[in-house]
Amino acid sequence: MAERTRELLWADISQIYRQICEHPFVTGLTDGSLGQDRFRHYIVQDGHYLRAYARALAGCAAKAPVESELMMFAEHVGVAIAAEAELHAGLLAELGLGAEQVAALPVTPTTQAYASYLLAATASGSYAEAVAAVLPCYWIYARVGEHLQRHGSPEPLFQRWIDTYAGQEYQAVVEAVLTVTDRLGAHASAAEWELMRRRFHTSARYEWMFFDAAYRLEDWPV
Ligand SMILES: Cc1ncc(CO)c(N)n1
Repeated sequence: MAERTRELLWADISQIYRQICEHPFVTGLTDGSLGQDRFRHYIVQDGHYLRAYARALAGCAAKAPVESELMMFAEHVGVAIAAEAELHAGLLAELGLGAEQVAALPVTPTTQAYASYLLAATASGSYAEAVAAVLPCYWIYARVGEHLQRHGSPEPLFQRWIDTYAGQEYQAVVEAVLTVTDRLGAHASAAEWELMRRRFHTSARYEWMFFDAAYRLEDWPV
């Protein structure tokens, strides 16, 4: 049963994953057609997102029933804050934005919605629900990273972004979370399993919307 959990969850979002791979933001990373303004929008919003994501992971850590998983999620909080912030600082400097300019750019609607959703799901749900809510962030990026690595990018900045998620280190992090997910799925009641699926599917939708928002240079309409 254990292996089935990840397969069943992925089956629910395989269409969304395909739509992410076909999105002009994502195809633009490898065919070089993605404008720097769109990538800049994405990186700035992702900085905001990652700060909320780290807090959501801290929620998973707090709910973990065993110390190994408490440690794992706590480490990922550090990874999300430190490693990603470093990547972002580097990328943003190259995109011509300083820390102050970045801080002045507000959270846009999709980022706000996705971040709020993750924080609510991880604060109010069970451990299994919380893990299911954060799983698409890990897993979709690992799959998208692998997918894009096969194509490669003519733009060094985009290639650096791809390398982060396609890299062995990130792939191993995702595998560890999938192992936890398989165990949680195998022990979940029918009701909890339905909640896991719903959380997972909703976050996957937000992942597509996040790329789409950057592509549209989304802003508040009023
Ligand atoms: C929106 C989003 N989802 C997932 C990841 C992967 O950590 C990220 N950096 N940003």
